Amino acid sequence: MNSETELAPAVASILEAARERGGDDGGAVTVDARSVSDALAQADADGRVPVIAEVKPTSPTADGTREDDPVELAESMVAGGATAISVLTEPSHFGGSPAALTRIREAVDVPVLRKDFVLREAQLDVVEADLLLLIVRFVDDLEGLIAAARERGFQPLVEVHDRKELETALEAGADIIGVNNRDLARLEVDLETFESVAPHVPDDVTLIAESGIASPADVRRMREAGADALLVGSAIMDHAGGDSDVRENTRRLVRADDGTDLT
Ligand SMILES: O=C(O)c1ccccc1NCC(=O)[C@H](O)[C@H](O)COP(=O)(O)O
Repeated sequence: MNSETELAPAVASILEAARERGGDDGGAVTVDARSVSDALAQADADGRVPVIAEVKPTSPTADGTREDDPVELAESMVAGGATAISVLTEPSHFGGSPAALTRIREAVDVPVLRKDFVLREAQLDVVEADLLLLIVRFVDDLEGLIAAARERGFQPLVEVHDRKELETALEAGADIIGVNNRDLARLEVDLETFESVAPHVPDDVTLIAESGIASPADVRRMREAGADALLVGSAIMDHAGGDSDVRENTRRLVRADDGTDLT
């Protein structure tokens, strides 16, 4: 663990739960991954903003819980133009599950990201996914975990929050990097986080803006700052909206490059 100082209580609780969760004793998984770079190129060719839409039943900052079938949510997101799907598999704070990810991956043909708090190698073997999140702040041996993930076929998405963590990610060999606009100390989101880190990311790295992207104007702002793709959960799930239309919520962001602010 790089730092346990200044963590929001909810994040400390997430970490404690992650430490207690085991891996899978069925041996290492092998993934025949769907290429994220191919999916991004296809979105560009189609004129879609590359949105990674997140199936996120709830979260410590959500205004409620969505009980919808995760497969139906994911299919609606793809119908709305999502380039990839992110699935929270963390059970106790986000209402996710590895089983939901497996069902989603069988149902859609876009790359699927496993969004969880993976701390050690055995936890890689819980479920097959195309992309796998590793959070710099929470991982001790980042280089080792990136290598272990790649050996299994995963494309590791390495999450950073500032320039120091970016350096750590680059030194460890990350080639897909997410800059999280959510501060894990206060759980506040600030899009300036991405804007301050993005100029220091080499051009050959796939760069993803994560969290707090709520409107077409936010999408354009992150794209102008250099985002190759955007990871969006809350604005698409619209937890407070109950049965809000995730297809339309996705489409609104996917079309955001045309300058029409539909909010
Ligand atoms: O979303 C939370 O409340 C949260 C709280 C504590 C740690 C992590 C959290 N979120 C994880 C994520 O990275 C987001 O789900 C993802 O980036 C999408 O963010 P958003 O579009 O703001 O829902």
